[in-house]
Amino acid sequence: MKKIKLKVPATVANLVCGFDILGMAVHDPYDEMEFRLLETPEIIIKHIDAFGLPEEPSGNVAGIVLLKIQEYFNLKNGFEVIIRKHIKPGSGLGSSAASAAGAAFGANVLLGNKLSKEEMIYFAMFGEELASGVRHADNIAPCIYGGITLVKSTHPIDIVSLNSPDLFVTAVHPQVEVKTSDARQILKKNITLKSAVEQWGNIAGLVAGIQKNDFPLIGRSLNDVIIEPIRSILIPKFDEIKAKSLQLGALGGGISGSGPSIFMLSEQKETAEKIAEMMKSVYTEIEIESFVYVSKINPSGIQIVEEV
Ligand SMILES: Nc1ncnc2c1ncn2[C@@H]1O[C@H](COP(=O)(O)OP(=O)(O)O)[C@@H](O)[C@H]1O
Ligand SMILES: N[C@@H](CCOP(=O)(O)O)C(=O)O
Repeated sequence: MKKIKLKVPATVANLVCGFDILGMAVHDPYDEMEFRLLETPEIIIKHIDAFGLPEEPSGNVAGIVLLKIQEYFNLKNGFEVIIRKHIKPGSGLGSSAASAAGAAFGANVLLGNKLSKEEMIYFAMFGEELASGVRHADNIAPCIYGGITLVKSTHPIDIVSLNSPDLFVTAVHPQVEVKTSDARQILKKNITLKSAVEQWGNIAGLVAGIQKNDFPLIGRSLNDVIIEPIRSILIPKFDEIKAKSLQLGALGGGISGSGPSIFMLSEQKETAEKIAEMMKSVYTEIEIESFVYVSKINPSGIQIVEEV
């Protein structure tokens, strides 16, 4: 096989309380990536989108992942990758992770499935390091495994696939810039034992709620006493959107990844759609353009849509 096309989903990292360890894939938005195995050792990256991302392989998260794979296997082949990006970079919806995970996944298929999922995570983390300075796996894991994942450890790589509850996800991306690297810089390096204990309760409650399909427990556990109070200051109308979403019937939610996107989980489609309308109108009122997505948890992650 010489050519494949992939559909690579957006991801919501952290799931509010699980900083750097929890993440979930959604159906919408998603990127499209087309891969071709080349007889020559070059890496060619082409973007068919309007984001102006670097096409130099060492400056593009997909390129860096392919360079690492090429080096590891001492390949005489190269890759051409055409990326049609719909997940806006810097959105907090795992735009960099989609390119990184998609690159590891696509190269693996073209090379005859030499890599395990853990090895794909290993290579994809180089892409996240390029984008944010840190090899975090909470976006790339759900992209590759699908559904909701727990990054038990990145060294050694130990990923746990969790249940995928039948829930709707509403996400809003206000057009304000929050770079993951900046949103990490502002975090406190030390936390109190009291807040750590509270956060452990939230994470354990969330994982238990996900595994048991206990929606009220999921709602009670979507609470972050460490990261959200600091990062939410960067997101206009964060408190208002959260409060209004809960009034409209959301189970809970918070910052998606490092922001500025905000996500909410709901049991009913109608609730998710009402929340979407509210989110849009809150930002329209203050003249901030926003993009709103109503989607579901995506249990499959990256999908091959064409193989030639
Ligand atoms: N293929 C790519 N897709 C997305 N971002 C990329 C890509 N290549 C390089 N980047 C860089 O990664 C950064 C975006 O990553 P990040 O801030 O983590 O956004 P997101 O939260 O959407 O993943 C930007 O600086 C962007 O220029
Ligand atoms: N755990 C990371 C997740 C970053 O997600 P992104 O979608 O904003 O890239 C963090 O919170 O920094």
